[in-house]
Amino acid sequence: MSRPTALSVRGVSKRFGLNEVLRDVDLDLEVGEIGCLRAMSGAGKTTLLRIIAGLERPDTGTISGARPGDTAMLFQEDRLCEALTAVENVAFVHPDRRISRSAIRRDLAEILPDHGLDRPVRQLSGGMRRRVSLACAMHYPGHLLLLDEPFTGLDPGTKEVVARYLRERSRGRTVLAASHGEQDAELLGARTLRLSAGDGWEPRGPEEAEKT
Ligand SMILES: Nc1ncnc2c1ncn2[C@@H]1O[C@H](COP(=O)(O)OP(=O)(O)OP(=O)(O)O)[C@@H](O)[C@H]1O
Repeated sequence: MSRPTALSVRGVSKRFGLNEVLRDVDLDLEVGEIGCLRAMSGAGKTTLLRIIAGLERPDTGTISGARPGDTAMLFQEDRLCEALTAVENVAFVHPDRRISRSAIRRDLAEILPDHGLDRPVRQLSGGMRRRVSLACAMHYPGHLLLLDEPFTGLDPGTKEVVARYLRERSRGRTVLAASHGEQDAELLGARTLRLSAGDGWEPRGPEEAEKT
């Protein structure tokens, strides 16, 4: 028996001036499912995520299942408090104000080296900052997680570690991730959702995505 639908996108279109970015996009994710949006650069992945998050208005179409206050988002650019450490950044967004710093350290230590935990994040490398941003998104409350390019700046080995962290931390939540990488859907255990020009998003299995 299939699980209930968590997110439903129907007939979403969006243009910026003459640039038609999304045309009649349909997409469904079940509760607890991970979907991976695959498309060329500029095809509208970020625009679609922003529309789902309520940050951009579609020209046509409807979204159900993305409620304000119940949706966490990893933005394409890192949005961190630069003077705070990695641990402090996560504590800042964590819903449990009493969470101990040591609990956050243990969590972050799964994806960051020790020397990255207690320095202001402005001193960290791009890939380390990305991991801090991802941890913040994973700890932000919300049944729906929207992740725009979660693996930016990560080497293949680190990507695997981060994908495992992401799968474990998102358990039970519904995730929609936009990604460029060939293997990313597989790493995430995700269903591939692929844009074919003009037709909207087509759900496809990971094995089909391999061939593209
Ligand atoms: N606010 C905006 N005003 C005008 N054009 C925009 C705006 N936001 C996005 N676009 C255009 O919409 C198109 C899709 O952009 P979008 O960032 O959604 O693509 P993407 O698939 O996420 O790309 P990438 O993989 O490179 O991040 C691009 O041509 C972009 O220039």
